[in-house]
Amino acid sequence: MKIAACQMVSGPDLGANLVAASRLLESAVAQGAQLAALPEYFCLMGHHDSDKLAYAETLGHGPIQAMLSRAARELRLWIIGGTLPIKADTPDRVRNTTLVFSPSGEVVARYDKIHLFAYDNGRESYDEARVLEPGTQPTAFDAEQLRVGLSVCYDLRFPELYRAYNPCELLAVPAAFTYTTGEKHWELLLRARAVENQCYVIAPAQGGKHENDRRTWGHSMIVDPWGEVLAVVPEGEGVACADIDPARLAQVRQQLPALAHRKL
Ligand SMILES: NC(=O)CC(=O)C(=O)O
Repeated sequence: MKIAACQMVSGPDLGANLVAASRLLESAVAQGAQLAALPEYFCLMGHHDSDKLAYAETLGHGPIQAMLSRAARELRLWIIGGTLPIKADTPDRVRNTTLVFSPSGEVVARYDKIHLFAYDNGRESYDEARVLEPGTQPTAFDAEQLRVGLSVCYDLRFPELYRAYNPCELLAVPAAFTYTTGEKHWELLLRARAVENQCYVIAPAQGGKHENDRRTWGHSMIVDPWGEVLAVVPEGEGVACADIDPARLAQVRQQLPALAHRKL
């Protein structure tokens, strides 16, 4: 199966972000992809935390989910829908949610970001807990022959989440890594997750300077189970495509049976 990681530089205009996402999904299909993934917050990189509340949807309703469902159906594509804000049970809180759409446009999986990002170096600061409610459930789904484990951005720093997905063929990490942290840690962590779980990794990211003055690292990539980067988009909008090769997966696991040697 050919897979595609779509990189975006989303802004505060929901309509413009949805148009950009549709364009990238079409481009992925034109390059032969059967599964495409969008970045975290693909639909909105707002000026304020509260923007997430304003655009939050309830499950099964709203323009963001309608666009993803229509694109999946019309393009006959598996879509890992980055993340969108879904209303939480707690008032004034949202979940940062990945919805997965099958080629018939149905939602087949939902994953809510479990680990909430916080960072403060004196110049930049983030605290997702101000508006997000964390998820609690690791979630995987099957796309044809592929078992895919879901995660979002900061989750990448917590290897125990990915162990819960073993065995699977693909790990998905839609992200909006900051430029500062991404420059040092993004590729290192993605390749580590691929090597230790002997899986492909698809990591679609935000990458560039956003209207809200945030700068994200980008480098959306696809990594193979030996830790090789198969495709990358360094900065700006674009699509990284690569094939999932079952023979390569089997070869890596047979030559170095580390998964079979796990003791804990
Ligand atoms: N933005 C995030 O959720 C995570 C991030 O930038 C990091 O872990 O670094």
